[in-house]
Amino acid sequence: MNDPKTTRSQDSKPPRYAILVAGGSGTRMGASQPKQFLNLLGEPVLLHTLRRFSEHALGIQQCVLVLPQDQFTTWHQLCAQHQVQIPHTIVAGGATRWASVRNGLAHLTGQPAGVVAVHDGVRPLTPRSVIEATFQAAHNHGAAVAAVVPKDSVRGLNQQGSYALNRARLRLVQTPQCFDLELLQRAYQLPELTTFTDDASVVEDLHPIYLVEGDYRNLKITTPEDLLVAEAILRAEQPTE
Ligand SMILES: Nc1ccn([C@@H]2O[C@H](COP(=O)(O)OP(=O)(O)OP(=O)(O)O)[C@@H](O)[C@H]2O)c(=O)n1
Ligand SMILES: C[C@](O)(CO)[C@H](O)COP(=O)(O)O
Repeated sequence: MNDPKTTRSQDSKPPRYAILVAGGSGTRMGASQPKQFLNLLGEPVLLHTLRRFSEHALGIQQCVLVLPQDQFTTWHQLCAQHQVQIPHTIVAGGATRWASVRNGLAHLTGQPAGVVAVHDGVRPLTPRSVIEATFQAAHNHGAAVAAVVPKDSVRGLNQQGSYALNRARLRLVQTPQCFDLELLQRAYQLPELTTFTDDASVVEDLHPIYLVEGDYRNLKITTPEDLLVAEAILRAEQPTE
């Protein structure tokens, strides 16, 4: 029989929180404004992302949006222009993604125990099923991240040149990355390391990371061609008349 102390009920849904990090400057995109504000089929990238997380069925109680301090006005203007009614709180980002997540997390201090999703503001196409599955897995296992199997062959680099890696043993990590709130708060009290690339790398010394099936459409807008692909995916999702 399951030990009730270590196995959580699959039925009960704890409070859910989301931190959407959009505090970066988008260097690799090379645009005149940060990529989270670029137009994607008529709306800013970040608004698409916010909409996905505001879907009623997900039941997210509080959504924290992390933005560069000098872009608050831009976001307010975009919200007015697009008549955004979705409740959210804006928090200033930091010099690195880690610092931006930490700032977002500070805003959740004192909230009731629950599960928090950290998601890149520049992943505007995440299917609801992936968000839901990652929240559920974090509820059951404490820490869960979305990931996909690499489609290309992968090689590692060494002093002699390069060598083949077994891609069956590799995963490409996406967001959302969901955690027990108290666990993520504890992890973000530790010092920042240069090896951190995501939240799973911040948490993994404290707790094992459970992998959830991600989605190839869940792309991160990083370089200009990503916008073209995102536009094509969004068009395909729209109902035909
Ligand atoms: N100081 C930072 C850096 C990144 N991010 C966010 O983390 C996500 C993933 O980062 P990335 O794609 O690298 O965004 P940028 O840092 O903006 O891009 P680049 O590395 O090309 O400058 C993005 O939503 C970005 O806005 C953040 O909140 N704060
Ligand atoms: C968090 C992330 O999107 C997972 O794939 C990724 O690590 C962000 O990396 P970046 O260097 O900030 O693009």
